[in-house]
Amino acid sequence: MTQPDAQNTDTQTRRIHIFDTTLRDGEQSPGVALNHNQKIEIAHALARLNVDIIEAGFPITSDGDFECVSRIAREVRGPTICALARTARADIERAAQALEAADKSRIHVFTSASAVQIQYMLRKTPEQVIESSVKAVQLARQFTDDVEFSGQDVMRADFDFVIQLYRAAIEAGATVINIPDTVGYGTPGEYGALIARVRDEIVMGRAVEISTHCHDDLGMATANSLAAVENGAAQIECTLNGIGERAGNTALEEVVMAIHTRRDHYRAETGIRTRELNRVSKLVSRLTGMPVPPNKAVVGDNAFAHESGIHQDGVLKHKETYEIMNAELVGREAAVMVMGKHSGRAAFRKALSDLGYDTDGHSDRGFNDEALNALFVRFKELADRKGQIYADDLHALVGSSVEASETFKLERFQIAMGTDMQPLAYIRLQTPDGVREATATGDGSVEAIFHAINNATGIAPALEVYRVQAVTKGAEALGEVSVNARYGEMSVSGNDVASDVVEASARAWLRVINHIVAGQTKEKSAVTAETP
Ligand SMILES: CC(=O)SCCNC(=O)CCNC(=O)[C@H](O)C(C)(C)COP(=O)(O)OP(=O)(O)OC[C@H]1O[C@@H](n2cnc3c(N)ncnc32)[C@H](O)[C@@H]1OP(=O)(O)O
Ligand SMILES: CC(C)C(=O)C(=O)O
Repeated sequence: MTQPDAQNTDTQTRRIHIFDTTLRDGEQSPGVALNHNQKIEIAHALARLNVDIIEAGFPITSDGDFECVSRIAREVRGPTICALARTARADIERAAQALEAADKSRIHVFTSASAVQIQYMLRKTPEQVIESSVKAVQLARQFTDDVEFSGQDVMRADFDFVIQLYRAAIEAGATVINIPDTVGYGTPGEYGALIARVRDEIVMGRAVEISTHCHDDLGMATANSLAAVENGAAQIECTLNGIGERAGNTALEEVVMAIHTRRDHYRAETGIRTRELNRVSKLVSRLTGMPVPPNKAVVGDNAFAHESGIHQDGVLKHKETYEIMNAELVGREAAVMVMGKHSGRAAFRKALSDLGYDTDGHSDRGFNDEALNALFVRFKELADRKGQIYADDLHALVGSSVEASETFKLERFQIAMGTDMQPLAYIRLQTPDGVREATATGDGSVEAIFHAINNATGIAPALEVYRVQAVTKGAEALGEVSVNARYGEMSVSGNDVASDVVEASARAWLRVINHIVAGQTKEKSAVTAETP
């Protein structure tokens, strides 16, 4: 049998059951409606993830839901298959019918525990709620030995009534008692204390499992579920990516990795094959159309990414400086370095080296410290304007840095243009003999800047080919400009990249001019050398 990836071998640990309700409460996310094939695909993925229970649906809802639960019960092996039912006879009978083909089945009967729901929604008295719950659990037990009972909205209920209700459910035959904080109202302290009270006053060592079911309305679902574990809960109800009604349910990946990462604290384990987490998360996100926020714990794109120089330097030296769990353990790529304006030299050097560049200056075309520093300055300028820097950006940056000596260096430029004026360009260049400035007009902004450069350098090549293309993706993409020009007998080309095409054009044109100057210097020295 395949072992869970994050299994704990400590004999003192308790086994926490993972009850996945992605297909039932998760599908109650506004805007989400999964078809049968999608549900079956998710159910198989949940079985591979090794969840203990799959809540496959609420069969009374529709013939479609009934058929889907039946199919999952027929096809999916491994986890217990569970179906939801109100306390109504028809719901329970329909759930039982849908589960007929399952290897292991559970009926989950629910009622309401809070006064506000009992009075206004069910329009019953508390006594009637207890009575219908007892009958419902007894009926469900006629179909299966595994019956779960829930009283919605316990955290806004009278706790004495909660105890009374659950005691009656256990006496009627409930084997799992689920304590739902349906509207995400409880705090970890309060919820943990209620679970402890249920454990001490009514479970009292009986073979009845306490379960937690939390919603994230105040962002406390994971904390509340874990508080329940600390106080005796042995089952956590949760969904992949935390999807579900309103703000969602407890996120499966969060509780599983919290229990594993802090096993010193919880002294517990789950059976989840954690290496499947990322894959299943992506599947659920794709099929439900609910994107995972980049900063989402465990499965978000940024969960194992480092952007700031100090963190990157730390992680490169020793991963644990900024990582509390292994990315590989949840099926992710190890420590991703995101290159941007907060990155430092250590990460920049590593990124170039990962792309195959010699950053130790061993080869002819390698970067020594000085060259690397110069490139790093350009990288920072680019990152300031562009934000994130991708591999293609780095290639382009390196490509544009491989250059002959620069006689003219761009210091700054400005363009004034509008619908009713001819573009006017101003350029300021650095040269070994000092600064040169010039202005010029042109038919377009690029032509104006070329003319200004010509005026400043005193060299005016004839443009033959001008090409521009996006190197990377997005509105901030780098543009690569290539120019071919003729100067007397010389045919010269130049190219450059920048997130602004006018700047890339100016830099490419300056390369052309620097090549021309370098060529003239070579010719002159050749003439001088030949002169006796
Ligand atoms: C916290 C949760 O997530 S609970 C699960 C919520 N999920 C869903 O509701 C999704 C599926 N639901 C549905 O398809 C429909 O609501 C159905 C098929 C269940 C019921 O549809 P309808 O018969 O049209 O009733 P409707 O949805 O308008 O109202 C719900 C009824 O269930 C009753 N009810 C609610 N909870 C329970 C309960 N636990 N036990 C018994 N009856 C209940 C309500 O009092 C109301 O009864 P009423 O019509 O006599 O006033
Ligand atoms: C059916 C119950 C457990 C539920 O979904 C809730 O209370 O949120």
